[in-house]
Amino acid sequence: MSEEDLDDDIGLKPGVIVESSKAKYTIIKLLGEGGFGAVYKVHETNNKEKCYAMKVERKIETRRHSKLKMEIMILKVVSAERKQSHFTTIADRGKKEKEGFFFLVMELVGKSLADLKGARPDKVFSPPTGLSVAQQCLEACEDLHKYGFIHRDLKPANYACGIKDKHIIYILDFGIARKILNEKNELRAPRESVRFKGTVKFASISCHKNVELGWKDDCESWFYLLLDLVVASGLPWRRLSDKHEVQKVKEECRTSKRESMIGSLKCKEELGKIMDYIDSLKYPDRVDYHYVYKLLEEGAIVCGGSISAPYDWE
Ligand SMILES: Nc1ncnc2c1ncn2[C@@H]1O[C@H](COP(=O)(O)OP(=O)(O)OP(=O)(O)O)[C@@H](O)[C@H]1O
Repeated sequence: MSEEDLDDDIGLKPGVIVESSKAKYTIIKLLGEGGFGAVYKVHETNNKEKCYAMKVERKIETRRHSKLKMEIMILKVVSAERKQSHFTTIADRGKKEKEGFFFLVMELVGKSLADLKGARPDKVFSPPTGLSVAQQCLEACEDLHKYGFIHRDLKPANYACGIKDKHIIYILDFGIARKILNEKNELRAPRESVRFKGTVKFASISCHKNVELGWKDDCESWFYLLLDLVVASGLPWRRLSDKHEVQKVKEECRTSKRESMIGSLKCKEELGKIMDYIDSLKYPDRVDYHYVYKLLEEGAIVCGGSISAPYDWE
């Protein structure tokens, strides 16, 4: 690989070969670009059948936290807790000192939930698909939480279905995750004030208020994700971008605007219980995920389906 194969944004061109200590990978195409790097589809140079996703991050000496390092740390510790893991496996990793970037080679997954939803005629999933997909999204979150991490950026774009088995949902992008347990497995003391992190549309109210986030805040973002997947009119604050205005509407949705958020759904009672439960939690509280899974299952039945039915895209 020469310097010419890179532009300012680590734009690795198709055909470029990136070499680690154990294998060579050929860039096929760009899958997406983020703030600090990009994700490419690659194949093993010697075997076109072996395709992966390669996440690349530019090395910047002044940056305190490498997003890729956090990603690698999490994917290494979060082993398969279930029959089928919701985490991609790491195939390889390396750094290119001269070109100034780090890379992670991982299992390739399919379309993101945001793309799958966008491809539907009415831009939402049927409630049984939405509730079942959301259950898998929360399972992924539960597994991450077990290891003392919180994700802090849960949204449909950060989950994707599998390639071989399109019924499996994977969680992606741990770039701004945080470990909230210390070495002794005790909860870290909350900081006085915290800078806003994540995505305005899916941020928890505590995040808007610059308060320390805990497990329950991932659950609140997950709840907005669930509504985004199934409510045809979308989240009530979908057209707002100002953080303060979004916070105000999120707060009103707990009182006067509750109907506008979940009222259109047949399973509004079950979802209302989930929201009230999440809202009752405080920073140090652990989450009773099984209480939520049970309500999701009941909600799917109320909507005339089943949590175990095939998905809209299957
Ligand atoms: N393992 C994977 N397989 C296939 N596509 C992937 C994989 N990981 C990430 N992607 C895709 O690459 C794109 C960017 O991924 P990701 O969100 O992880 O990167 P990012 O640089 O942190 O982005 P952002 O800063 O916007 O959150 C997304 O479209 C995502 O769906």
